[in-house]
Amino acid sequence: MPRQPDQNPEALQLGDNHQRRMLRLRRQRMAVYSYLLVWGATLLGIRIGFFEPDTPHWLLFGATLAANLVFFLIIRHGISERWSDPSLTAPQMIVGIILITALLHYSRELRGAMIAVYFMAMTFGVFALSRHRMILMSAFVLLCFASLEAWEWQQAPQTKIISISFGHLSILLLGLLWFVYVGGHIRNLQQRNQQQRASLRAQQRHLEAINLKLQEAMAKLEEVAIRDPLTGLFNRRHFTERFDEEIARAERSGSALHLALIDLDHFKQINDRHGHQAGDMVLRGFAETARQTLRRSDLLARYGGEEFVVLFTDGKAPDIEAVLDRLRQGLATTRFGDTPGFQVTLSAGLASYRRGDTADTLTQRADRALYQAKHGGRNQLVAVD
Ligand SMILES: Nc1nc2c(ncn2[C@@H]2O[C@H](COP(=O)(O)OP(=O)(O)OP(=O)(O)O)[C@@H](O)[C@H]2O)c(=O)[nH]1
Repeated sequence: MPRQPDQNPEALQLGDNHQRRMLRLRRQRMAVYSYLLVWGATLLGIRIGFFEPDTPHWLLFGATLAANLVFFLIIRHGISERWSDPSLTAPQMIVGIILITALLHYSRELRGAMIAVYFMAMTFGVFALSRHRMILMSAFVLLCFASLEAWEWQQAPQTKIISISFGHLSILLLGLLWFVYVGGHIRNLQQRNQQQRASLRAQQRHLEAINLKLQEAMAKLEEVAIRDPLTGLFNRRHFTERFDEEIARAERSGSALHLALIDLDHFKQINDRHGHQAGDMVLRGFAETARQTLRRSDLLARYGGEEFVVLFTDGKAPDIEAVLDRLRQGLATTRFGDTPGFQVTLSAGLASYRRGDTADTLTQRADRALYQAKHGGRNQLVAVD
């Protein structure tokens, strides 16, 4: 069964938005885990003497994690949805870069290696920031690092070696350039992938809509194929199929089955006197009266011309005779238009299923009963066994 269109565009949109927000929160969690990792490494670094013993790690990481908690709440409550950067990637990276710069100040011989931690922060921008923003972020990293170096030169020039400072800055610059270049490629690939997925989703929705229309058209077609266009009753072909099934069922289970053939009396005269359209109106009127009189389980069909057929799949013959008589009276008292004396009657022949009957033999008996009704003066029902 194809999916029903419970996926209206608004629901899909809401689902997409929810998924995107979840992704943002996941990225944010990744950032927090990264900070915890760096915090652990810093503590180890302090213990083994790679960092100054007075490194204010509680203050630095505490402040960073507090800032992340604020970011988390902003994303969680959808406040950032209205902003151009709902993931808050740039502010989060800025906080990370400031933390790393502060940590670098307390690093000793490890400074060269610690520069790599900047790239950890830059990784978060690869999937979320445009190349232009990545360049700006790289410039911010360079500015932070250069400012730190300059400040340290000013504070304690005796501890600094110009070639090392210059070397660190150059390595950082090269690494950032590489990041901007490769990151741009990765982002392009990611964007292409997203576009392809969006286009596939749109195609899928389109196909689902077409499929639904096709199913509706098929259902209509099936309905048209089994209905008589004038009266809306089942047509002869459909009746014949169902009749064969019901004969087989009666043969199997011995259940009751009665067949009535109904013919409108002097219908030719109606056409001749009142016109073909009036004739059509009478056929429709009969169908309506029959629908109202019979049960839904009774199989009513237009057999051809002004001849109709009803297959009763349960009930006793006397009850069915009573129903048919009600139908006869109902039609006789129906007014068709304003023409005085425009009355329509019917004759009907009823036959009951006997063991060994086929569709043909049962029809022949009902037909003989109808013949008797016509010759008995019309406007009557004749029932045979
Ligand atoms: N208006 C209309 N007439 C139809 C339709 N189908 C058949 N007829 C007409 O129904 C008439 C049937 O006439 P007959 O078979 O002679 O039967 P009758 O006049 O009803 O006479 P009895 O059955 O002997 O009472 C014919 O004139 C057909 O043209 C239809 O869909 N619309």
